[in-house]
Amino acid sequence: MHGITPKGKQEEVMALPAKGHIVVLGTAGSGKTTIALLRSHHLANIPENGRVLLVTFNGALVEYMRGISKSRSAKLVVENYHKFARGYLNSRGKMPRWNGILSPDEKAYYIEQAVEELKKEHPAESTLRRSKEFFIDEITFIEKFGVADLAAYNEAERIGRAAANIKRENRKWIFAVYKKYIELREAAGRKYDWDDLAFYVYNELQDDENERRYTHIIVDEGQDFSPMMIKSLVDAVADGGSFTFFGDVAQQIYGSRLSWRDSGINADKVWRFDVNYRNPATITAFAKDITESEYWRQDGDMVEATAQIAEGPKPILVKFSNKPREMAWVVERAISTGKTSSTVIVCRTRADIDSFLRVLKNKGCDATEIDKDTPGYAHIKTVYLTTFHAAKGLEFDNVFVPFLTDDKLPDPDTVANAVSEEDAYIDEIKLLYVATTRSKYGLYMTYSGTLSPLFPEDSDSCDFHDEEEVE
Ligand SMILES: Nc1ncnc2c1ncn2[C@@H]1O[C@H](COP(=O)(O)OP(=O)(O)OP(=O)(O)O)[C@@H](O)[C@H]1O
Repeated sequence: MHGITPKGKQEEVMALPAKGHIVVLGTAGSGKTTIALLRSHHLANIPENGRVLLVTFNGALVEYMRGISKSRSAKLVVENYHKFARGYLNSRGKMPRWNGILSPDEKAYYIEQAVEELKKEHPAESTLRRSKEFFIDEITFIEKFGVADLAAYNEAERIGRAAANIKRENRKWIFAVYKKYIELREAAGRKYDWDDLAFYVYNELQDDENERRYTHIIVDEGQDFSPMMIKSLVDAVADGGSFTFFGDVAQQIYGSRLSWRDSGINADKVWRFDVNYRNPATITAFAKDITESEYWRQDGDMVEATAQIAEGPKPILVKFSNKPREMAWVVERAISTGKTSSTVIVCRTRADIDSFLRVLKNKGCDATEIDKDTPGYAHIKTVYLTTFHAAKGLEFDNVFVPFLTDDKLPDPDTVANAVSEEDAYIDEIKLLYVATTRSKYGLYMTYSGTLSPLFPEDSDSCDFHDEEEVE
């Protein structure tokens, strides 16, 4: 973080009084994480200020933030939402010691059981014959939105939902499944799942008369927080304190598609960071082509870059005749750029990461897998491996995105588990956007087989090559 001087709107946000609610939307690489960190340190260093919480979505980004912060402050806590939620519920004696939170598979199991029980009671009801995915998706919506009762559910607008056009008169059945699910899991001694933890945090805060722990709460990557997560954080701020939200709707990759605007944030003005300090103009142009795909869902909150600082080559897409050749090229190139720069290979699945790890090892390269225990990595010259999801918020000099084929992107499991194919495509194309905008210099994409439908194949901002042209 040394040597960064906030500029333009960044400087204006740094200077805002720490009171009330502040919203900053920004394009990729516009300094959201940087300003979130600088402002957190600034607030924590003011002697009369109370504690500051900087909260983000995934553990990898928490470690990254800790890595790039050169200073420490006893008054600043950096953690992800789930750690905050578990810690808070624990402090209130509401977190069981063991197995408090259902895994997604366990949640699916109890929802299926709930549907089966209701079917026995109401065998003629057709709504109960809808798919398991449908119920999981809808119950997750109820949880993330914090829908308290059937009346509120009937009122709740469904945002960005293509397939779940549920008639109002049938919503009572879905709500009944939700209620039954809660009943079954409670009977099994289980209190929460990952999607409704925030709902319980929020409810607990309503009854909590103790002084709030944090005076200032700052959220980075806020686009992936559910409305209930934001609501609970807004409520967790001490009287007279501040809540600041940083986000980029173009990078919303956890499938919630719910807006921060439904989260109880009350800001007079929305700040828009539109200078991209990370990506060269060549990459920004390519990323823009991704957003013009038929699968991209436009959103008025998206901020487009109006200026870039960095320079770099045009991205390339290379077609190979088979996968071993593709992997050999990616590995050789990544090892080569990894000697002088930070280099990452971004994969859709962990299985693909493992395949690359093996090939890299055979070539004598001990690549580092990025997870929540890998701090400050992006500044080290070496080869990293990560998933699309864990790459969010990070940056590297060179980014390789292999396996851009129709059987890998969109991920078939994600498509199979989605309510509709369209929903899955809308989420998966954002992964491509996130991965490509991680690069400070080079972007190398490859495939063998049929190109992914999510790739903007008419893009003028990418050079297309066959394998013999790059060997
Ligand atoms: N004022 C500035 N001067 C110089 N460099 C800056 C400035 N602001 C940000 N940067 C640099 O730009 C890069 C991107 O910043 P940062 O990661 O904070 O962006 P972001 O908006 O959080 O991006 P994303 O949402 O894509 O993860 C970093 O390398 C950061 O150091």
